[in-house]
Amino acid sequence: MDIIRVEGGHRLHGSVHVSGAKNSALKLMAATLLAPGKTILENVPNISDVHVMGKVLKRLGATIDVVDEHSLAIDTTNVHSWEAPYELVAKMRASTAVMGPLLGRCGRAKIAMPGGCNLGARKIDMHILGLEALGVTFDTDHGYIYADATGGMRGTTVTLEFASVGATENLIMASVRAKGATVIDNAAREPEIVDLANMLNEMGAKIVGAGSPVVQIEGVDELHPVTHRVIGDRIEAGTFIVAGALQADDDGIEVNGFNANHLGMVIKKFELMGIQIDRLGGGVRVHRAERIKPVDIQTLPFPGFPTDMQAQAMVLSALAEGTSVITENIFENRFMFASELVRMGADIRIESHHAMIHGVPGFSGAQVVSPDLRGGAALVVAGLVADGRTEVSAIHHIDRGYEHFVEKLVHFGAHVERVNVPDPLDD
Ligand SMILES: CC(=O)N[C@H]1[C@@H](OP(=O)(O)OP(=O)(O)OC[C@H]2O[C@@H](n3ccc(=O)[nH]c3=O)[C@H](O)[C@@H]2O)O[C@H](CO)[C@@H](O)[C@@H]1O
Ligand SMILES: C=C(OP(=O)(O)O)C(=O)O
Repeated sequence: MDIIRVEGGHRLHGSVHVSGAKNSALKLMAATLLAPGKTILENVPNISDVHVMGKVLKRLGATIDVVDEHSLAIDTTNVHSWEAPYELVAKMRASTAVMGPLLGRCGRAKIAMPGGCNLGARKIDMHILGLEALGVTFDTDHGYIYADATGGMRGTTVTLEFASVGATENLIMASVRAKGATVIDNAAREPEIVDLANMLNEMGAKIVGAGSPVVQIEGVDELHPVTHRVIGDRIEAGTFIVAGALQADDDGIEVNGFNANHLGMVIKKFELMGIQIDRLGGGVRVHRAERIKPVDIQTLPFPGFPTDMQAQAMVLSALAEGTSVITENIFENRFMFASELVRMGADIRIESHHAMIHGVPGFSGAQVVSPDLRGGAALVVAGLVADGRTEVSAIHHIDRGYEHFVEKLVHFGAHVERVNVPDPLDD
């Protein structure tokens, strides 16, 4: 099995360019189904989730040519299936993003029910309620959801109970092909939703208000393929910012290739913790000259503090001079990483969806298990500043969302390697 081995204590310097955003690229790939023909996506991250979405599209009849490491030519001319099978949905929940586009393109979708995951139950009831309001009928059988829009979709007002990213995206992608006007009220406002709406508008859709709580969509008869560049990954950037805050040398490190406005609340909270973050065109410079200050953080939909940065922020706060409180409001099960950080010497008490973090002077390297994508990356980052060696296993989680993570850290001067070791459970 592969693990990531980190020798802590080496200062970081230099700069790194983040990849395209996972959470944007996956939805843009799904959206190509709406525009028969060849869409070129640029700045696509080379990560395992993108490979899974590629497999989903191929099952549906698309062909994908890898133009270069970060550009895909996706030809959806011959889409002949509307089924996202269990083995792919089980690998990656974001496969459910093909539901809206399939309804728009084929009038039908058969999607394996995603089930729970390490972060919690992760229901899709809001996707279904919203699509039902557009006229889609649903049936479930043998673990599959059957969605039928062959009678046509009609625009209407959908009020989401919670600003769900996935529900907003599926509703936008279905309603671009509905008859008349759809209004999504209490829509999610994440930058990745704006990227999706921008590409759909380039394809000929009529969407206004993406990035605000009210998105209005006027249905159109057809969409055409385009060339589109995926936005930079704000969460990958945030992860490197934490690495810099912990271990950059006196000159600091630069993190480029993303829009710092997409990390507004993260930058604000980190500045309150005593981290110096200077905005540059297309990135930031990070360094720290004082001991980390404690902070209160609660995760919220954008523009609030992203849940996808919660674990990384906990690493910082675990070394603060005082007690921090982090409240997780988005996923019920996203503190699993904390018990691994405790194995490295952190002092964390979890009470329901609150974490009380009493700062300690340092971490000690340990063998830890990556519980999920961001938790795994955060453990590697903690290892950078730990005393001695940290070994992080179950790194397939990290591979889902970080391209060349080890190489980028090595480029910063970190002593990190990916090594293949025998599985201790094998004889
Ligand atoms: C691939 C992708 O883009 N993933 C992101 C997306 O996930 P995702 O789109 O799954 O996140 P949502 O915003 O939909 O989910 C937020 C919360 O709402 C709940 N919920 C959601 C839909 C629904 O129909 N019913 C329901 O109860 C979920 O269980 C969760 O507790 O947004 C999350 C919140 O910013 C990020 O952490 C994920 O990285
Ligand atoms: C939770 C995440 O992704 P997903 O929704 O794909 O599980 C994430 O990117 O941190």
